[in-house]
Amino acid sequence: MADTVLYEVRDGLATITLNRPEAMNALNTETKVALRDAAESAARDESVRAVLLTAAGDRAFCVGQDLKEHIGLLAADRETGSSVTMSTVREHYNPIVRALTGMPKPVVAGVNGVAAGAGFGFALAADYRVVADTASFNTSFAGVALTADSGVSWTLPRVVGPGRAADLLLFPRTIKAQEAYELGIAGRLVPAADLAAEAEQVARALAQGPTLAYAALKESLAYGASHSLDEALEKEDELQTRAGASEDHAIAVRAFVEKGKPTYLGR
Ligand SMILES: CC(C)(COP(=O)(O)OP(=O)(O)OC[C@H]1O[C@@H](n2cnc3c(N)ncnc32)[C@H](O)[C@@H]1OP(=O)(O)O)[C@@H](O)C(=O)NCCC(=O)NCCSC(=O)/C=C1/CC=CC=CO1
Repeated sequence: MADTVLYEVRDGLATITLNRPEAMNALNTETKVALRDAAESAARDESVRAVLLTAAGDRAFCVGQDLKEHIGLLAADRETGSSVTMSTVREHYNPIVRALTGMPKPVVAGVNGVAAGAGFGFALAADYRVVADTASFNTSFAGVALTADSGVSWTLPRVVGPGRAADLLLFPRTIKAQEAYELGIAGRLVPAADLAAEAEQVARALAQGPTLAYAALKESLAYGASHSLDEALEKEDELQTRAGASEDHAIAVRAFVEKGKPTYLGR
């Protein structure tokens, strides 16, 4: 795996670190391929019970597409009549977002700095965001005459509501961490110096939690977002039956009754 993305699995937690701090962790082709591979590995690996997506450096989480690379690819498009924009959405952005949102385990984003464009999209694709108080967010897409990608048309309205999503997309501006917290983008706001430790602590706690229950929660939230109440109730029934049959549920109930602390097995 290229070192523009670091990948480590330890004690059930996969940590994916965007590692181009000198380029604000912008997404050139090498980084997108490595991030896609890392996210898909974490999704496939049954020993992984939670994922932390974060980035190196204190300035940027990820500023989205590397526009300095993109300008050359656009010029080549004009020569060949092809579309790098279409191909990178299909080959990179969509698979990355599908892996993050679809994996049956929680994904935490540790947002250490500015998250813009697809970088904001990846943070929103996580299930929970721990955000440094110095971080910020910018949809950026309309600023470079593009529409939303990396799932932002789906995730952003669900997090902040459709009216605010339209505002942030039509009039891209950099919103600071405190506003992001008030909008519900940041689940937890922490001093910048503590970001790495706090994000890891949150992700590790989830990695030691009832994985099947988390997977069912994730599935039911996604399902409920686009189905009727009646359909959602049917889905809850199916998923609760599955969670109720898990070893972890029995462990949790026993621990409650015995006033102990559950040690979950993730099954
Ligand atoms: C709001 C910003 C993210 C941060 O602002 P600020 O902290 O003031 O930092 P700057 O001084 O603007 O930038 C510092 C240096 O980083 C370079 N840089 C910033 N963003 C990018 C980028 N996306 N690609 C390449 N380089 C970038 C910047 O040029 C500075 O470098 P120098 O020191 O050499 O001058 C602000 O930086 C900003 O608005 N950035 C642009 C964000 C953006 O538009 N991102 C792309 C959105 S589109 C996308 O993500 C997805 C796709 C998908 C498919 C196809 C095609 C495109 O996009």
